Amino acid sequence: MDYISTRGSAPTLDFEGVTLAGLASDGGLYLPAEWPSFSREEIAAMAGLPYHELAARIMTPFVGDSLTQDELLDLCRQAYGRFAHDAVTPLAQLDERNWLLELFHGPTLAFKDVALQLLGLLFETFLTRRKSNLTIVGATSGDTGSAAIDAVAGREGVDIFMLHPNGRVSDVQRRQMTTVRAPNVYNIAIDGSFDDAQAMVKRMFADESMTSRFNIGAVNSINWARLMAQVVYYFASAVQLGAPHRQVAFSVPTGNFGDVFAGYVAARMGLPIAQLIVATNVNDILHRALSSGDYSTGNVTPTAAPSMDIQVSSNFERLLFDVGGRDGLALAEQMHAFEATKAMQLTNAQREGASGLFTSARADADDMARAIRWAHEHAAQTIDPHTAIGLHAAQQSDLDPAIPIVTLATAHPAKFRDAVERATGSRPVLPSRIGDLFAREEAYTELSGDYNAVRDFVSEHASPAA
Ligand SMILES: Cc1ncc(COP(=O)(O)O)c(C=O)c1O
Ligand SMILES: N[C@@H](CCOP(=O)(O)O)C(=O)O
Repeated sequence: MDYISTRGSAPTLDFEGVTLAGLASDGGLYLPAEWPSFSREEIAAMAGLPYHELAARIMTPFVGDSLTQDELLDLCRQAYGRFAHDAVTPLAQLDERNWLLELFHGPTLAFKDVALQLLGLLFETFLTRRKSNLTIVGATSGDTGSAAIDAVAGREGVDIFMLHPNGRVSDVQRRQMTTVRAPNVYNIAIDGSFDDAQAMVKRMFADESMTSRFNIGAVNSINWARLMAQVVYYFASAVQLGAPHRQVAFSVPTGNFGDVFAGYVAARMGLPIAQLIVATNVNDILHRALSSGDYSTGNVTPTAAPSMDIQVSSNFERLLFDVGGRDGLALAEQMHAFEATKAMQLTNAQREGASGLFTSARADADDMARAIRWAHEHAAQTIDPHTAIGLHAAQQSDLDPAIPIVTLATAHPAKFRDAVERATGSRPVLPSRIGDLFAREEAYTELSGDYNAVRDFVSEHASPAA
């Protein structure tokens, strides 16, 4: 499988190449040159497969020659062996039409584990093969950071520098990152928002003074391998609910547009998805873009769903590329203008291309609290604030009621205990696999929001390219 950049001028790479490259050298994001697809018969035959076998089957066309079938299956078995539920991503029914897809049974209690447990193993496999090393630079609003650190802590050949916005993640999220003691893990709290952290990461990929000395890599969803692994649970849940003989809709709490883009990929691969509902909090740039074409940023408002306090949504670029006719050079121009002005209007082709599958909704603090209470009182389920935003959007849907709606439950409620307690009166308990999180000592470096400070810190501590 060949991968091309959304901005049209980076070299074409294979799967191993895109996994290690992260961001494309022209500033774009990599995508498969064409979408593989499964027939109805092939999708029907996925029913009942163990998760790791399903994962390997779905990922095979994307991986191409970079891994043998046996290698891929073995990595999937290892990655999903650490989940606390046999089904890995089980479904729970809320009412006649609403379902939750529980994506929080991994080691760090959020959906990020599904992809990052695999990505850690992919890095190790490819770096060993190349006798090379990687300096991972990542940005997190709380969940990617802990999942990525868990996946690479102590691994040979990898250093990880994880930037989080100081004071804007939950206490559980912060501790899951800052209490991991491994010589290759560096936590950095920066003054600013997740968007500021993400911008610094992208800038480092374009900074020759860094790329000439270090092999910079990505664990954020700018890395194609992240999204590829997330496609699997769309198939797993839809097949359980009757696909390919029945259509299914998904409501996806959205920030960086990675998770919902994985749903779009599943649809492109032949999964009968009736609708993808993009659910945002009050940082609603994606809701505005999809409903009116206005993709312009404002200030980031801190909310009780902090992982979605994002305005510049990296993977939206992948959608604009695919639905807008895959014209990389035109998109590069549009994105450069956006980077300069922080505002852009979607083209007619982009709006029309998105409108067939996507719809969107926005939830404010009251909507979110109401959805947490509803799930607690009417379905005996405790859900986290991000999931609640997805559920709120699902409950607003005007789709045919015969079509089931699956809300992606993206985090365990105990990660956001204060918000859940405020809404329900009961405090969720951390699962025992989290261990003595609050007894462990924290360590992190505080830096200003200045790129040069972060660059200097990374170049002082990272291992030179091997
Ligand atoms: C718990 C949780 N829900 C939802 C999201 C949004 O996912 P995405 O960024 O892939 O849109 C995130 C992080 O981004 C998250 O951590
Ligand atoms: N919510 C995320 C933000 C980063 O998103 P990513 O999916 O691109 O890694 C987080 O928790 O860090």
